[in-house]
Amino acid sequence: MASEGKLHVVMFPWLAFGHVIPFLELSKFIAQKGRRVSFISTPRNIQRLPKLPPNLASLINLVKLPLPLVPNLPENAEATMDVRTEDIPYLKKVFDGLEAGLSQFLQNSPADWNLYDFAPHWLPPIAAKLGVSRAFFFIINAWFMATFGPSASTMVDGSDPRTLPEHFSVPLKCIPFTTNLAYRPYEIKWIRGATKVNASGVSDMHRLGSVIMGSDAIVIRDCNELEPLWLNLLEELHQKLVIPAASCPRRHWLDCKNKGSVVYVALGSEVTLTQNDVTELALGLELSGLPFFWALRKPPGLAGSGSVELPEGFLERTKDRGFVWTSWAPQLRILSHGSVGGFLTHCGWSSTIEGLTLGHPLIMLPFLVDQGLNALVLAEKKVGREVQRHEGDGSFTRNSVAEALRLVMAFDGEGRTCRNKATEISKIFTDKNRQDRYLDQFVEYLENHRAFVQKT
Ligand SMILES: C[C@@H]1O[C@H](OP(=O)(O)OP(=O)(O)OC[C@H]2O[C@@H](n3ccc(=O)[nH]c3=O)[C@H](O)[C@@H]2O)[C@H](O)[C@H](O)[C@H]1O
Repeated sequence: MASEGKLHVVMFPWLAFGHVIPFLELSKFIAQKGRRVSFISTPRNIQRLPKLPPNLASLINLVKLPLPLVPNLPENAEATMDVRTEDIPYLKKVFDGLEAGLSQFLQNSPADWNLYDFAPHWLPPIAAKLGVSRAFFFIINAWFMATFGPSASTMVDGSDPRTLPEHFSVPLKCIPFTTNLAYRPYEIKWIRGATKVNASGVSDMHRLGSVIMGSDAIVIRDCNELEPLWLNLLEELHQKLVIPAASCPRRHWLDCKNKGSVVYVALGSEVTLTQNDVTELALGLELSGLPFFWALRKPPGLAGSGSVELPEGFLERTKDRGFVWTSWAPQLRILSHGSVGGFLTHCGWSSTIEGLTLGHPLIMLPFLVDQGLNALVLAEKKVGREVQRHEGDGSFTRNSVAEALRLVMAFDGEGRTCRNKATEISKIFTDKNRQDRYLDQFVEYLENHRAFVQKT
């Protein structure tokens, strides 16, 4: 039911920090515009959020919703920062246990809008029944969302005509413009997993289709200046308004390094590296001869999973030029540091936006879901180079890592090109007037829709 007074928006991200942070950034913008926000996540996630600016704290209500306790999911593994990739489907099942708590909150706290992520397929009808307007906030980009299928209804009922792996290695038939954007053979498992019913009892495709169908609008971290065709395509595919809201993020060991000389290495909050991945990436960094700051997140995993180890003697041999950080890293502060001159990234969309916002050329090493497509699009834009992988099994070597690093971090040749292109694209994300215009239009839409709903 609509709130009295200031517009009230309830924000409900999926548990991964790659999702939590964009929702928080958007929440801060909404609050900066004088509207009220209730930001809902688990106690551990709320506890880990960056401190809110004092002037916004009174407008953003941080709501802790405990996950139901389950036998083999330790209490501290509330967010996907602490669990292994293979446990995430199980975590989604646990996440669904939040339905009652969220429903209760919405009943007790009249809201005008509920913005949610791909996971809560059960939420749209609950919010609709309470007269709350709904928007699906897709924290990635339009080209990836278009991959999921020709329409939300085919995602929900599983009637997507693409049943074979090879169907995903060619562009979707419903794309009306020329593109070669598709999955490479070794990447197909990343998206096909989304089409299958998993431990949570539903497929990610079903979740995504349900939240799209149940929404009044789609909000997306993309903009017309980056890729106009895909944004327009989404509106046609899903017959919904698509509102751009990139919500770009408004800084030690690094101080003693030369300007632009350090490569920051970080692979987001969901990638779980194998021992071979860690070995080849470490020896590639060593072989490159470059200074590096490596945010190597080592999740404890569930039920005593094996942990990965750095190569023998690696830390000793690289101690003068490399730093390995093994807990949650202040990524934005590191990327903002003057000594950082490049970003080896998994192409997670939040990291990508952060790296490009700061004009960093990218060394790209995708692992999951949309990240391979993001690497293809970004390589085409010449903002970086992808680490070469074996076409068959997708494996990479220390030599391919070192080669990509040297080329992109070079101050001339390809490195200069990438840096210049990254600087160009940073202007899209740092153009405050342009991005605020999108966000103002977004908030205006929320208001106008409320007025419309109240009149009908
Ligand atoms: C389904 C997948 O979710 C992924 O989330 P993930 O967390 O891996 O990556 P990011 O989107 O970069 O998000 C990671 C976010 O966490 C922050 N961070 C991360 C590590 C750290 O040590 N410190 C930090 O501050 C970082 O700054 C960024 O904002 C991606 O969306 C991907 O597009 C999608 O395929």
